[in-house]
Amino acid sequence: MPTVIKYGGSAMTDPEVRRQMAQRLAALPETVVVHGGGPFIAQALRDAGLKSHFVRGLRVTDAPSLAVIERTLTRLSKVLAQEIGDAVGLQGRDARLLVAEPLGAELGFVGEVVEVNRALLTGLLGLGLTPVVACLAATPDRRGVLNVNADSAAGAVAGALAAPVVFLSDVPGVLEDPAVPESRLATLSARDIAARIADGRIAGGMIPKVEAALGALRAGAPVAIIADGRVPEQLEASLRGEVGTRVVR
Ligand SMILES: Nc1ncnc2c1ncn2[C@@H]1O[C@H](COP(=O)(O)OP(=O)(O)O)[C@@H](O)[C@H]1O
Ligand SMILES: CC(=O)N[C@@H](CCC(=O)OP(=O)(O)O)C(=O)O
Repeated sequence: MPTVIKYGGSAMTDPEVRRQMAQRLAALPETVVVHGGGPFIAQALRDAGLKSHFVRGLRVTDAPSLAVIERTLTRLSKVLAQEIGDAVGLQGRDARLLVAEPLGAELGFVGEVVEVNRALLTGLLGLGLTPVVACLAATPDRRGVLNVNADSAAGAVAGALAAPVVFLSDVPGVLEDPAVPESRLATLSARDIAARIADGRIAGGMIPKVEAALGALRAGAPVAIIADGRVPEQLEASLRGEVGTRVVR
């Protein structure tokens, strides 16, 4: 069974972490990498003189920003794939790999994945190649592209493949108190998640992550884990659920 690994955010910006992570990803059997690149997008938007803001952890994306984001993520998928080695960098728009529905005018060109080209992913895995998928998706009519939160894209891919998923982040897992790295929660239920989002103990970028974990489980993923992507030597332990936070329904 393949494993889906969501890679992104701060875990991707340190060159040494990234080098070691690429080596470890290359050594794993049957892995699909779904990636974001928030910090790279932020820099590219700044360079282009574009501002953006977030609603419920999602970047409100207008047409000029979408063009910059598509360029940035498409290139990043190629670079990551080259770093990993026997890997192919794709973005969701390629061969209808991911198809998304827009989430509403308030968010602009932002979507939620409704269809995954499983045959393409399993075909590449069958050839011994690691698909490295940037979190963009085709519009249902195939003509356009939508920006998708990378956690949500990874959750959708894991659901479609009925595969375990590990979300790598810049924290040791979901924390009781985000200011205290030692306060990691080993497991977290759907009920607990709802309560913690409601009272603010889970906030910001952690919201799409826990929601994507629950979405993946509901769609058929057997396991969903949120773990630390800054510690490449823990990757295998994260896959075994020995570190990080295991989300359960
Ligand atoms: N309860 C929590 N536990 C851990 N992190 C939390 C929590 N609530 C909010 N956060 C924030 O969520 C961030 C992770 O989300 P984000 O930065 O979007 O991750 P990534 O870029 O790795 O996808 C953490 O760095 C932390 O600031
Ligand atoms: C709609 C939306 O918010 N898209 C994200 C896609 C990248 C992402 O999610 O990257 P990280 O995982 O590195 O945060 C964005 O534009 O930042």
